Amino acid sequence: QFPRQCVTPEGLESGECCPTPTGLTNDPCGSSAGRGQCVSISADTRRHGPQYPHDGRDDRERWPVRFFNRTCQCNGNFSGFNCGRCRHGWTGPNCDQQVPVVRRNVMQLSAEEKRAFVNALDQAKRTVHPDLVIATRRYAEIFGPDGSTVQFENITIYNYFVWSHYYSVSKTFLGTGQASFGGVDFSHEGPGFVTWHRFHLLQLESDMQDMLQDPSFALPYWNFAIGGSTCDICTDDLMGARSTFDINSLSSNSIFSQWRVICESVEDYDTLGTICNNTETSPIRRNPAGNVNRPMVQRLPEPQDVADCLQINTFDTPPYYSTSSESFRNTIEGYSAPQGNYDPVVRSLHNLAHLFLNGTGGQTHLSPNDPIFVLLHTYTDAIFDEWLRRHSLGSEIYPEENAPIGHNKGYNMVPFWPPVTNAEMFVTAPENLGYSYEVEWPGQPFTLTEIITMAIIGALLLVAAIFAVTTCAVRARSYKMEGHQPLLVDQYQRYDSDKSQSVV
Ligand SMILES: O=C(O)c1cc2cc(O)c(O)cc2[nH]1
Ligand SMILES: [Cu+2]
Repeated sequence: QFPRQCVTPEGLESGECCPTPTGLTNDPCGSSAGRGQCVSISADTRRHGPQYPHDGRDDRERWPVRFFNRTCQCNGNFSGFNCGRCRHGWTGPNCDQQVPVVRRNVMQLSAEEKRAFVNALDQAKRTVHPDLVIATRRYAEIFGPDGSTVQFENITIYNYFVWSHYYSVSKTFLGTGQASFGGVDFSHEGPGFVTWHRFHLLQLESDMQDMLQDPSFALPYWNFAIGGSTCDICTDDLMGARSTFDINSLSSNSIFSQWRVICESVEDYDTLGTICNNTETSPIRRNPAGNVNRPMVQRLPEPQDVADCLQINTFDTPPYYSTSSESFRNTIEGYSAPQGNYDPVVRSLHNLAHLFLNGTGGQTHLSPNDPIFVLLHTYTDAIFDEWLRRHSLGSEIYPEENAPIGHNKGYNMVPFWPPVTNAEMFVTAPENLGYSYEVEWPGQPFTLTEIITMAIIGALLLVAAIFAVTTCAVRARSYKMEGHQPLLVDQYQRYDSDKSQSVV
């Protein structure tokens, strides 16, 4: 959530987080080098929806100004908390060289690419985040019992990905002895669902690019809309097969059977007013299609569900919530039927894929602990990007107010740093965000390559047919001109003579 350099008692008291890029001295945001400047943060002041009635009680309100009110704003292709890195899709000392970041179908990676991806995730699970640290207490207790030991700690790159999701969905603490308030969610059940998860993935991808020193590293995706009850990516070369000893566990041949989850003690956090930290506890649990009490979630979404949701014309509809009808966002999120009509018992698309996993990946406070989360969400993001592309709409259609708290267009998404609004992620990825998807969409029966191949073969067959017809015509004409008997008569004569021979 915040850069290590900023979370000193003095830093927090000043409200300013404008560090100097490495290699420069005393140059906040690298401003003398033209990289960026320290500016004040504007937080969304528009009304939010009625779901959250506790204004003033939660550190995530008007994010991130409870903690900091000044940040770096970077110029051109410079980016990052100190303007010391390049925007996604750019590299070089001046960030002026473009690099392709292409997210591909994980099932279509080569054996070597699969191994590299799995190993990269495992490295991210073990590598401490180079820049960011997490708060382990609410702001009221952030300076510690003695008033000068700030309550932040290191976290690994992958665990930060898990923690940021947990922090965005956690309940509002209202005081010891009081029940925490669960009617908030800064990343689900609202228009921000697609923009929040888009930035969440972008941050993991950037962090992994830096870790691997490979600016073209791209997260793959899982096409979960394949119907049936088989998890095709649950194999030991990808996300881990099922254990032969325990239906809820991963095979010991998978590296992911060694992973331990964070943020499991959610009841403790909610009753004590504490926050999840980097402490790892139990293994990942997963039992695809195994929820016998809920037959609805024993099957994956169908390809047609994706085709249907892409046809919905409206991005989101009042009340911009999990009850919205005819809303593309509520449909891809999975609270509506794939055709857009709201039905409280339905779980479709993204939600259905989560619930199908039946374990760690199906509980919002824990779900990113299962690495399938990454692949499930890249596909969800690909559908969002395809929707934006097909409907050619800009961020003017994103609701500016009355969305649930955290989901208005100008709200800085919780708990990201540097601040980034929902609007900034509501743009087509290839043109604006430095990455793209390679996907074949259902309902589009042939790919461009297939269409071209078929056209070439068709043209060749036509040429061959014309050639054959002309040759025959020319031959027939030359036979006639040379005074031969017609061929048909010849054949009959031969037939008659054969018959007479066989009879004899
Ligand atoms: O019950 C649901 O629809 C449901 C569960 C779940 C878990 C998760 O991590 C999500 O991101 C969404 C979600 N929806
Ligand atoms: Cu999800």
